[in-house]
Amino acid sequence: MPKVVVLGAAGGIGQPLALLLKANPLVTELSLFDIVNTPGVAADLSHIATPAKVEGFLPPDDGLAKTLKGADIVVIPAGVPRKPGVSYDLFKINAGIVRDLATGIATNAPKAFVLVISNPVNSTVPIVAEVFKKHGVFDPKKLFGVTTLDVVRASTFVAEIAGDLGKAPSVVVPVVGGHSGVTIVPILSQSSLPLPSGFAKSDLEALTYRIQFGGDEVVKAKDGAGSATLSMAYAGAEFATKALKALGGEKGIIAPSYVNLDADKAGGDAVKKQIGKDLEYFSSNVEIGPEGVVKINPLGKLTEYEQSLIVAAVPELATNIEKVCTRGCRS
Ligand SMILES: NC(=O)C1=CN([C@@H]2O[C@H](COP(=O)(O)OP(=O)(O)OC[C@H]3O[C@@H](n4cnc5c(N)ncnc54)[C@H](O)[C@@H]3O)[C@@H](O)[C@H]2O)C=CC1
Ligand SMILES: O=C([O-])CC(=O)C(=O)O
Repeated sequence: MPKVVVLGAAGGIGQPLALLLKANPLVTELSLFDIVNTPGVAADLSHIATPAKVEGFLPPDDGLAKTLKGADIVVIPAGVPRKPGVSYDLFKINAGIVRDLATGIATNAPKAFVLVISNPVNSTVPIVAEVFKKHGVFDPKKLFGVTTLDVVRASTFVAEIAGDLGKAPSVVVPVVGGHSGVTIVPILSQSSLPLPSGFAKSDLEALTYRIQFGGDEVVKAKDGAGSATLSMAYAGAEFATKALKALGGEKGIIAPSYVNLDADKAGGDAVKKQIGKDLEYFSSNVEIGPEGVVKINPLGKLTEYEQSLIVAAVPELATNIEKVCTRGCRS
């Protein structure tokens, strides 16, 4: 205890994420699965002098089941990333990958916390939920879409603007909504490090855009080699650490994430009221404990500009969710 699993562990995110998890003293077992290269990644990591016992599996001989057996936390960075000029539909490819992996989790580790990184997160999270419902094991308190990278970017950019990157690790900026473009809504008015006085409206809009489309910046700079991997691994490891602490009984852990709003009925209803739409999924500041979601916190006081961002995000999110729930996902 605790056992952490990475599905898609040989990939651009999977490998550095597995490294960060191996370096985390809270992890005692680390189990890696991918369709390629996991034995090599596991052998390499296993020489690092930290407590976690590392194993790597491939699909043959029930590799997925072996990987998942006894898992407390399952992180999923499996699937194709964006590449400029490549026009495949991420949803079409990744939906199938995530569905298969979710089936494995439903059968082998139905009580684990599931942290979904695979894009498009706004849709892959409902996909996992639907698979779990079919298997009769859906617990909305234990399913999380990982939006941590948006929060990490917001903290970094705000600290940069303040001219003090040293503050980046401690800056807290709530980012709500979903994880793609306009569905990402940074609540900069609630930043723990206020923006400089006299920060122009145009600068606020530019900063908001940079947080919403930070992924594009990386895709462009990588010039064909994929999307964010290292910053995502950092963000994924940060979320996993929070989940480990929550499982260990630490109180008051806030893990911003994209969750089913039924995970905390009262909190979810308050969010629905505030956004003016009965959405099933939304990301907010979520408090987690040993059984998963404890409380979905309200969005707090929003400026008129932030309200306009919510208005733009909600229909897009609804479309992303409906794409999965064509026949209605509500149980
Ligand atoms: N939530 C977020 O903030 C972010 C999400 N992402 C998403 O994460 C996903 C992975 O990105 P990268 O690591 O850069 O891609 P990658 O292509 O480098 O790695 C993906 C890995 O998934 C593996 N894989 C494919 N099918 C599999 C299956 N059925 N079972 C197990 N493993 C399988 C591949 O073999 C590969 O090793 C993409 O969908 C990307 O869009 C990327 C950045 C941020
Ligand atoms: O933009 C992408 O494709 C990858 C991603 O989710 C991000 O960097 O936030």
